[in-house]
Amino acid sequence: MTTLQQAIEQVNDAGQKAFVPYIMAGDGGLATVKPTILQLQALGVTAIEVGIPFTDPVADGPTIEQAGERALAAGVNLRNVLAELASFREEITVPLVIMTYFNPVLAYGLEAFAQSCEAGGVKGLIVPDVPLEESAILREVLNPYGVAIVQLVSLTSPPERIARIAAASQGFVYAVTVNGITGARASFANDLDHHFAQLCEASAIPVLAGFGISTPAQVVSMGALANGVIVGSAIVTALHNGDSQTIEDLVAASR
Ligand SMILES: O=P(O)(O)OC[C@@H](O)[C@@H](O)c1c[nH]c2ccccc12
Repeated sequence: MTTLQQAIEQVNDAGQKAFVPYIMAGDGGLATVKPTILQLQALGVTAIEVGIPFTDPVADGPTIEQAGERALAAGVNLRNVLAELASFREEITVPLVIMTYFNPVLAYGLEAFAQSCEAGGVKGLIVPDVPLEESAILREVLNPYGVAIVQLVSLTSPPERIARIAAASQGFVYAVTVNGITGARASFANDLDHHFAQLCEASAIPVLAGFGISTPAQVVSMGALANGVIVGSAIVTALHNGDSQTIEDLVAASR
C-alpha cells in the first residue's frame, strides 16, 4: 500500500485536490468503524483521519466534542479502535491517520501503540498536544512501523517556525485555517492566500487545509490554496444523520 504522502501526490498528479474526511471513531458504537471507513473509501477519499474519543479534547468544538461523548458512552477507546481496524485490515485501501491526544498513547505504551498502528493499516498520526519540540520521540518510535507524524501549523506561527514545522512534518503539513477550535465556519480571514503561499513555498511535502471547512464551495476555495482539504465536523454531522448525499457532494468538490 502507498504511503500517506504518495496517496496525496497521486491525487494531485491527476489534477485533483486531496480530500481527507475526519471521523470520530465509534460515534454510533464500535461496530460503525468498519462500515464507515469502507463507505468513505468507496467514495474515493484520499485518506481518512480517524479520531479517537477523549475526555478532554482541547482543540475540539461542540460537534466533535459531542460525537466524542457519544463514542465514549459506547465504550470506545484507543485500544478497541486499533483492534477493530486490525480485524478488517485487508479491506482497507486508503491510508488511515489516527488523531488522538498524547495521554492515551502514553497509557498504551509507545512501542505497543506503534505495533498496533501497523497491524491496523495506520499510516499517519496527529497528536495536537505534542508540540514540535517534543515530537522527535513520536517519529523515533512510529517511523519504523511506517507511520508518519503530521505536524500542525497555525495561522499565528511566525515564518521561521513555519519553516521548522514544515521541515519536521511527515505525510503532509496540516495547515489550520482559523484561530480557535474545530467546527463549521461561515467565513475565513481574507489574508489566507499569503499565509498559504508562504507555507507551500516552505514545504517539500503536501500541505492540507483544515478547520472550519464545511461546504462544497469552501472545499473548492480552500483546496485552491493548498494540496487538498480536511473536513471534520461537517462529515461527523452527516454521518450522524445518515446523510450520505452531503458527503458525496463534499468529496465531489475536490475533483
Ligand atoms: O471539524 P473541522 O472544523 O472540519 O476541522 C477538522 C478537524 O475536525 C479534524 O482534523 C480534527 C478533529 N480534532 C482535531 C484536533 C486537532 C487537530 C485536528 C482535529
